Amino acid sequence: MDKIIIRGGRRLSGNVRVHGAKNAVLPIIAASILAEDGASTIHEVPGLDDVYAISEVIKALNVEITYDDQKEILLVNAQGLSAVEAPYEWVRKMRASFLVMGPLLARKGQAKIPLPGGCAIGSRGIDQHLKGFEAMGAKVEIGQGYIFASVAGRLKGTKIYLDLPSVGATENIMMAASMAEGMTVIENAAQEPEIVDLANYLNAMGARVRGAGTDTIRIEGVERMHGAVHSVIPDRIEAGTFMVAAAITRGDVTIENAIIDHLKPAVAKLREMGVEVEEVENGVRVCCENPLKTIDVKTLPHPGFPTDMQAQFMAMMLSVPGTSLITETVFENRFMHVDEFKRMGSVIKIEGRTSFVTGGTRLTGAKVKATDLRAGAALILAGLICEGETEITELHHIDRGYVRIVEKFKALGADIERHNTPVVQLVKDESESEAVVSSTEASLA
Ligand SMILES: CC(=O)N[C@H]1[C@@H](OP(=O)(O)OP(=O)(O)OC[C@H]2O[C@@H](n3ccc(=O)[nH]c3=O)[C@H](O)[C@@H]2O)O[C@H](CO)[C@@H](O)[C@@H]1O
Ligand SMILES: C=C(OP(=O)(O)O)C(=O)O
Repeated sequence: MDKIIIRGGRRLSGNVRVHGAKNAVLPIIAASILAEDGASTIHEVPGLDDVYAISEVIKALNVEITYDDQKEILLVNAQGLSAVEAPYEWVRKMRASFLVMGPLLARKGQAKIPLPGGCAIGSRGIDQHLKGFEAMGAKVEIGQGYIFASVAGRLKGTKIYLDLPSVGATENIMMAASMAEGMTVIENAAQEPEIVDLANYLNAMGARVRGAGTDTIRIEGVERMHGAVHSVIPDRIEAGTFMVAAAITRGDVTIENAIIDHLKPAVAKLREMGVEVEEVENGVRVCCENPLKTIDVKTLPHPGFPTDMQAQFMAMMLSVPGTSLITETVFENRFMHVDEFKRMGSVIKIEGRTSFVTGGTRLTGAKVKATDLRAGAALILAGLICEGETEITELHHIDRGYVRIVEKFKALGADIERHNTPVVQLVKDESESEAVVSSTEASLA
């Protein structure tokens, strides 16, 4: 079993550089299949498990894709796009694979995608995506675990009001509309920086998208799109995670490549606690020397406080004496880290969608598991201030969204290491009994 071991008590200092954003690169890779002419060159592509997963989905559509993990450059040539079915084994691993539906419908007039289903943090509906495609003239059928969408001729531009500003629905509809006939207007659109990054990429590919970053996006459809060169924006959630790491250890860390404008809600809340945050030439510096104050946080769609920073801020609250509150409004089940924090001795009470976090209590290292991606990051943060040793398992969640996280924390002075166990291989002998071939444990970091 892979695990991260942390011995708490070190103050972090130094510089760390954040990678390209997971939530920007996934729709950008999906959008690449819109290009009938030329190839795309995408820079600042993080070597994440999610990037590998969506690349496998694209490959199954007969798109050429190559990744240079040293240079972090991805080349996508979608001229040969021929298949329209996304493979179950990859969509099952990563919900964002559903983002190929919009581009497939626009370019091939049909798409067959396994239902992405719910996941640990909530039910995660796709009704707004489907509502958008139907409004544009697509016929959508659901059966045998698949969604099949098709349109005779081109999709038609129209006005679509989203019931909620869904990030994925805004992206999927934007991509579909880029090659639809006429003008599409998305109202109550999501406004996240990743939406703006996708719009910039689509425009570089020949699309005409205006208004991304506001709640109304206008897309005038074009007949053909081509490959483009693009650099993915820095990951604001990874940046926010390291900002909390600096604050929770009362350290002094410069997060290079972070864009402070993308981090406004997290910066505001850290400052409200008494943490010093300043914009520096190449990023953001966070230092913390004074006693901190409790805060209340409510997650909301951008520009509100991001749900993807909620667990990390709960870890932060554990370090501040008094009671802080977190209300989670975006996902209905995103407090699974609370039970893990409790193993460390924390005092947290959940009432409906609100957690009451009593900070300043003694925290001790424990065996805990990452229940989702950001919960995993939050456990590392809490481990940094626990007495003794914390052991975190279920690391596949963390690997979806953080590149070399252990090495980055180590470089800042954390006492942290990762132990990887080679996959235990089960083979069947002639009598059909299963035998364990390998289970040796190796230490990597
Ligand atoms: C790959 C990616 O970019 N993931 C991010 C994206 O996820 P994702 O795009 O899945 O998030 P959405 O904004 O779509 O979902 C937000 C809420 O809306 C609901 N909903 C959404 C669509 C729909 O058709 N119907 C519906 O009811 C969801 O169940 C959820 O409760 O935005 C989330 C909210 O900031 C982030 O936590 C994720 O990290
Ligand atoms: C919830 C997240 O991602 P995804 O939508 O890919 O599950 C996340 O990045 O925290």
